[in-house]
Amino acid sequence: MRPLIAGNWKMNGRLPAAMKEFDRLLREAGRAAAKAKDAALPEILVCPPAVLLAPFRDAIAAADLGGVVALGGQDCHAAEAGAHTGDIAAEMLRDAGATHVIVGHSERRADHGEKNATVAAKLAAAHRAGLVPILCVGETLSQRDAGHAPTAVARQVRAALGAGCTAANTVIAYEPVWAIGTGRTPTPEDVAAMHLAIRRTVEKAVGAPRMRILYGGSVKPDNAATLLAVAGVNGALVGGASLLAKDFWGIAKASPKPR
Ligand SMILES: O=C[C@H](O)COP(=O)(O)O
Repeated sequence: MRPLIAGNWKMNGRLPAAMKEFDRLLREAGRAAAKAKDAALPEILVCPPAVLLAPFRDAIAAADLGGVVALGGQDCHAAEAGAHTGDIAAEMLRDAGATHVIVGHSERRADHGEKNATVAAKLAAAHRAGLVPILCVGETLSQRDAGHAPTAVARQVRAALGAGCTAANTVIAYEPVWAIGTGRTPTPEDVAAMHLAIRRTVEKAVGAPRMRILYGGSVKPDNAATLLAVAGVNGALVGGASLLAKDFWGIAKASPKPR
């Protein structure tokens, strides 16, 4: 399976600096693609703030990279249109060049009170629009300390996945909340155990044991090789380190060859 290395820029990136950094990433990707066969590279996805999707799409087209770098949204509304001030429909993300969208990120759950039912509706909206949702799940520190991490995460997975979710149209990102932006990461053994628990839950829920499961939370160039080599880890969802092309590409280069 080809690893997926996804960058979540969160609320970062102002013009023109964002354009410059994205162009740097395209140059790195272009150089690598020229050397390697496509299948030897990980899939690269950048999820910038929604207002940057269209300019980034145009930059990709101008670079003529043939799909080496794809774009995703960071969130979508469950409805296709309507009176939802400030929200963005999955279809609009698609119009702007996205192929993926993150749903259920812990920052959305915490800052916007998103519950599992809302996340499930957003995931379904992504499919309706033809986007691949990246469903984020992860336990809090108190859940981990209480030994409830696997059950907490399994509940989030079960609540969001539904009929029609397949390994081809859905991705999961396991992001322990306490590891996001903190510089702390779980041990490789803990990551392997959580990914296995998630995979079993996915298999029971929708019968898709080969669904990609990414790891997210303080992934950096210097720990990427270790985290990405863990059994059951099919890529990474990267926050802070995705903002600099040099670091993000360093992570992409650390991903194991497709197996
Ligand atoms: O979506 C990305 C995650 O929240 C990870 O963020 P981080 O790499 O800054 O810890």
